[in-house]
Amino acid sequence: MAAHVPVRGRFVVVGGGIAGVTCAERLATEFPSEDIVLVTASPVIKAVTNFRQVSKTLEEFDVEEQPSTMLEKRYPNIKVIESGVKELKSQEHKIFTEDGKQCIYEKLCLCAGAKPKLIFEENPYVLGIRDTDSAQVFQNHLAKAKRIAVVGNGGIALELVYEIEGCEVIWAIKDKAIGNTFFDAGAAEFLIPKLTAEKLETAIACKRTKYTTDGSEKEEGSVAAADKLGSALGPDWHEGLHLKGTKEFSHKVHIETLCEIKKIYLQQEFKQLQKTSLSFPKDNSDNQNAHLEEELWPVYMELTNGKIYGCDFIVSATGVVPNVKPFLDGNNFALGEDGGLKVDKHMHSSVADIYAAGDICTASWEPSPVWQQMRLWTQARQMGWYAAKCMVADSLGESIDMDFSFELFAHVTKFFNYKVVLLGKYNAQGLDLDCELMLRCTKGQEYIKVVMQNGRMMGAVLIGETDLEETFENLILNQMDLSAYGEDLLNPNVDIEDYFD
Ligand SMILES: Cc1cc2nc3c(=O)[nH]c(=O)nc-3n(C[C@H](O)[C@H](O)[C@H](O)COP(=O)(O)OP(=O)(O)OC[C@H]3O[C@@H](n4cnc5c(N)ncnc54)[C@H](O)[C@@H]3O)c2cc1C
Ligand SMILES: NC(=O)C1=CN([C@@H]2O[C@H](COP(=O)(O)OP(=O)(O)OC[C@H]3O[C@@H](n4cnc5c(N)ncnc54)[C@H](O)[C@@H]3O)[C@@H](O)[C@H]2O)C=CC1
Repeated sequence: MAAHVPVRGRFVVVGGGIAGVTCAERLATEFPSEDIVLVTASPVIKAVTNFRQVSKTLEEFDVEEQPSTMLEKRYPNIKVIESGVKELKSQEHKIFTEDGKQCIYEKLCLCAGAKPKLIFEENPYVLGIRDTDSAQVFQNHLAKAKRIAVVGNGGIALELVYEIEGCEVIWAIKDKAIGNTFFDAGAAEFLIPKLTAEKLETAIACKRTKYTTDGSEKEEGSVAAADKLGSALGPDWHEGLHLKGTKEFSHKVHIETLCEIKKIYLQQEFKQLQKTSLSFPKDNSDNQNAHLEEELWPVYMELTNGKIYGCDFIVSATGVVPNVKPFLDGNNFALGEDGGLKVDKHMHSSVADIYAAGDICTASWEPSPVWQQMRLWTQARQMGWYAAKCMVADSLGESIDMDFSFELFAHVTKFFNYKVVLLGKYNAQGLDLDCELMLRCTKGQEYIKVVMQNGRMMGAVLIGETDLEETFENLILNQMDLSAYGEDLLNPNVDIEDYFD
């Protein structure tokens, strides 16, 4: 009988990822005498540890997977219910879990994250990577593989192609250059040598060029995805994994640009249709080096450029879809184009008393001119934190200002073993074509790009140990007119910090 007695919580949070846990922790601190209920589908929660505020908006932290009991120990007023939510009745302020529990809330924050948007759903040879389990499955398959295909050109693909050893990788991308969600073609060129076997890099003199952006396309795939419910992995997720195939070489990556997967054949079908496939090209720059291949593979991908390659399996690193499904039925949520729950500047969804944060939500307020949403763990933490603040303020009838972290997009990460800092409209996203890019590049060492508009700095990409992040962060935030400095802005012989600090 006890199982049918509804649990009551003034504040209920759904999701044990970074957004949900941060939100619950903040609520628990604000209301030490209230029970905060955290309902999560996974047996472990994600805790943010070693938080460091690197500059005004840049932050770094580690992410630890912990049993939910540790969270309850740290915050005795957090009560974790380990079960997936299967239904929400917003009129009744009630959620229902897979294991038959009910929970009544005053204010609810949905932080159920997202899942991989796989290109071909339900094909056993197409894998997505999201949580610890899927990463483990991937590692097990890789350990037996001689060749894999990676599809997609964002964060996961970039990390994978660099980390995988002892296995041929055919990397199929829709774009002209690698890493389209983070870089332009110039940065891609800077990074490419890291993918080749020889890692000899000679520093060359600094070059600076000026050119105008041609604007970048952003296409969206259409397919929905699998039914995984674990939390997303955090940075350095691959460090504990042994990402090695069966062979003894390090990197062997062949990139097929400007193409998508048209069709996938399993071995039997491939043979029946008497199709032919290509061998692994010897030289990336010369596609003519691929020859017809005799060897049979478990799966084949036919690309839109007509080429067919066989491989052991395909990784679909093609973005994510927000986990909104269990919450939609009977509730009038406004959804963003990317399928997320639309939230206003107080992280409030379109349904009364329901907030959302992290990968599940679509930021629908008028953003600062130098901020955009990206589904990143930094934003999941900031949103979870801010959503809790908003829930508290609403509950107490107080007003609240937008959190400072949404003033400027700031992300620090690592690609191909380089430190990468992205600030503001780092790829000139949404800016008019009159914006101007300034570039400084020392091969193998650093790549600096700033995006300027009307003499103001709007964004920057900093690859390598440039030490410029704080100065540029300030310049973007204060929107100072920098026209007078012209190209000195990136002159390596001019200490620009002296100008501005
Ligand atoms: C491989 C990989 C590498 C990444 N690397 C980086 C990186 O280097 N830097 C970076 O900034 N970002 C990175 N990200 C992105 C980042 O991990 C996510 O943006 C972030 O973790 C999202 O947090 P979240 O709390 O919104 O969602 P999630 O972490 O997805 O958590 C969602 C939670 O909700 C629970 N849940 C789901 N459905 C239900 C339900 N119906 N009922 C109850 N609970 C439910 C899940 O069990 C989970 O606990 C990476 C992502 C991946 C997949
Ligand atoms: N270091 C970091 O900051 C990292 C961040 N992440 C985050 O984790 C999440 C998941 O990562 P990704 O899956 O890499 O997503 P992503 O959004 O970064 O990239 C998706 C890529 O897939 C491409 N794509 C979409 N549909 C396609 C299709 N049908 N065919 C071919 N290509 C297609 C897109 O053009 C894009 O290049 C993202 O939110 C990402 O930002 C992941 C890894 C590292």
